[in-house]
Amino acid sequence: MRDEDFLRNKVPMTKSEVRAVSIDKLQLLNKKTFLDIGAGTGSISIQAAHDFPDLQVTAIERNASGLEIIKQNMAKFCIKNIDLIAGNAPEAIPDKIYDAIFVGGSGSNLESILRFASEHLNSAGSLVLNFILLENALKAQKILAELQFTKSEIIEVAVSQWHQLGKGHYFKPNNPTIIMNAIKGE
Ligand SMILES: C[S@@+](CC[C@H](N)C(=O)[O-])C[C@H]1O[C@@H](n2cnc3c(N)ncnc32)[C@H](O)[C@@H]1O
Repeated sequence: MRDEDFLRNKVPMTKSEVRAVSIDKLQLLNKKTFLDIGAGTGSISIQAAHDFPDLQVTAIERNASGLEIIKQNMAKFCIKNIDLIAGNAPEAIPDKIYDAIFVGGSGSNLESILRFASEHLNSAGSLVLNFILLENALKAQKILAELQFTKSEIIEVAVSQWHQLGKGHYFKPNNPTIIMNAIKGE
């Protein structure tokens, strides 16, 4: 799905290249349930729901303008398999087991969200997180080790866009994104 097709209205959005890698690491094939925490514009939820039509997606967002944009994007892309929850994570997240969990935003609740994920992720499920700040990634890595996530992979995705400058061209860099991927078990 193309970034320019999503309505945004200044709500922060996960860009297509980061979305592609994050969704790949969620390993959604044959999964039944997926939770997207801090859904923003809904781009991760909508792409996952679109690419895996049998997947039931739960998207949670606390920001009113984000919620409005997610509703508009769901209507624009004719997406029906998303339950949109308005509220603060983790308190407002429906209490059930999820096959995959994505954390795109956590505010000051990173630790409680990771504890929720640890208790509500299927034992064979994938947890994927995006960070801009190194400090938040380091904090998450420490908490995930305490919560007995046995394997975690951390990568940085740095994408640069082709831009014209005068008569020439250059690659204008986007902010790099840290993608963390953690599982329990083997
Ligand atoms: C970087 S944006 C996520 C972008 C999103 N993945 C997308 O593709 O549009 C982070 C979002 O997390 C939301 N957020 C942060 N902490 C939250 C929390 N504790 N509960 C619910 N939403 C939260 C913010 O309001 C913001 O919209």
